[in-house]
This record gives sequence, C-alpha cells and structure tokens, in this order.
Amino acid sequence: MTRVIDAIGFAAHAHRMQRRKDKEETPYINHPVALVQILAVEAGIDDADVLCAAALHDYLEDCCGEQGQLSLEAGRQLLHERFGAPVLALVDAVTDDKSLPKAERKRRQVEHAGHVPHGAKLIKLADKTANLRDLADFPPADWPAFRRRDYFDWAALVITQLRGAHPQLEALFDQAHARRPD
Ligand SMILES: Nc1nc2c(ncn2[C@@H]2O[C@H](COP(=O)(O)OP(=O)(O)O)[C@@H](OP(=O)(O)OP(=O)(O)O)[C@H]2O)c(=O)[nH]1
Repeated sequence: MTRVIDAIGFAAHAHRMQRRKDKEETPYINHPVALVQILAVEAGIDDADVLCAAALHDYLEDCCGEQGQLSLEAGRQLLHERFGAPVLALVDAVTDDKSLPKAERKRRQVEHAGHVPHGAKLIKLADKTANLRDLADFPPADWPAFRRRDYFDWAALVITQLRGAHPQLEALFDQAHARRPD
C-alpha cells in the first residue's frame, strides 16, 4: 500500500501543471487516480505493481521527452529506480510512441492490446473505462458527438483484442460503453 501511495504522489507531482480536456480543465491527476480506483475499489485488484503502474501510466507519455522535461530514457530510469522493473515494464507496455502520427498510434494500440502482459491489459481496461466515463459525463468542449462516438468505437476495438483478461473489468467497460452518444 505504501508503494501505491508513493506512486500516486509521484504522479501528482509530475502531472501538477497538466489539465484534462474537459471544459472545466480539471487536474490531470484525477485520471490516473480514477484508474487506481477502478482497479482496486471496483474490481478488487490488489497487485501493487499493477496499481503503481496504473498511477504512473501516463508519466512517460505526458511528462517526459518534450523540451523542459526529462528525456524518455531518464524517465524510464527514474521509474526503474523508484518503483522497480515490473512497474516499468507495465508502464512501457501502455505507453504510445508519441513520435508516430496519431492514426498510427491508434492503430498500434488495437494491434498490440492482445499481446501485452496481463497487468497491462488490466490497466488498459481501466484506462478506456475512465475515458469513456469522462466522455459521457464531462466531454471536451470542442468534441462534437461524432468525435466522441469515434473514441467509443476505437476504445471498443482495443478492448475486443484483450477480452477474457478480466471479466469484471470488462463488465465495467461495457457499462461505460453503453453510454455511447447517439
Ligand atoms: N475522454 C477524455 N480524454 C482525455 C481528456 N483529457 C485528456 N484526454 C486524453 O486524450 C486522449 C484522447 O484524445 P484523442 O484526440 O483521441 O487523442 P490525442 O490526445 O492523442 O489527440 C486520451 O489519451 P490517449 O493516450 O490518446 O488514448 P488512451 O490510450 O488514453 O485511450 C485521453 O487520455 C478528457 O477530459 N476526457
């Protein structure tokens, strides 16, 4: 439990200047915390490596590799030193290559989802569930219905690749997906 709290604190500091895309620009850290809550509270998962990696899942993607940030390699090294190799492996497995065009990143998520380690599948399930809930309840101001529908459809495609990984999390995803905009 101490490690998970440490990971949440680390992520809170790393994401402290970042905001979500909803119109109130809520703090970004709410999203990693939502993943930990879905996994631990709603799905009863108590694997500390998975919970730590969920808290840290956007660290490399959003807090490293740009000007004024640690390099990707330095960020990976920091995660390794502080949280260990299994946590780094899970974060790596859910990190997109931001140097690729968006369409290619989205395509690769679909292609890779079925082949990542089990813990990474759990994090993906929680990530997509949290994003669909946010899109239904607090959509980005500039996302018309078709863009929200596209995200729902793409998220469903990703999750189709890893079905069977965790039926309880899949049921939570399905409940969130049932709110796809008309
Ligand atoms: N629903 C929602 N998403 C938000 C919000 N703020 C930031 N995001 C992030 O935006 C991405 C979805 O927006 P897109 O337009 O599809 O992708 P983009 O950010 O790469 O352009 C998701 O990350 P991703 O890495 O592209 O996809 P994913 O792997 O996290 O699903 C999601 O985590 C918000 O308020 N609501």
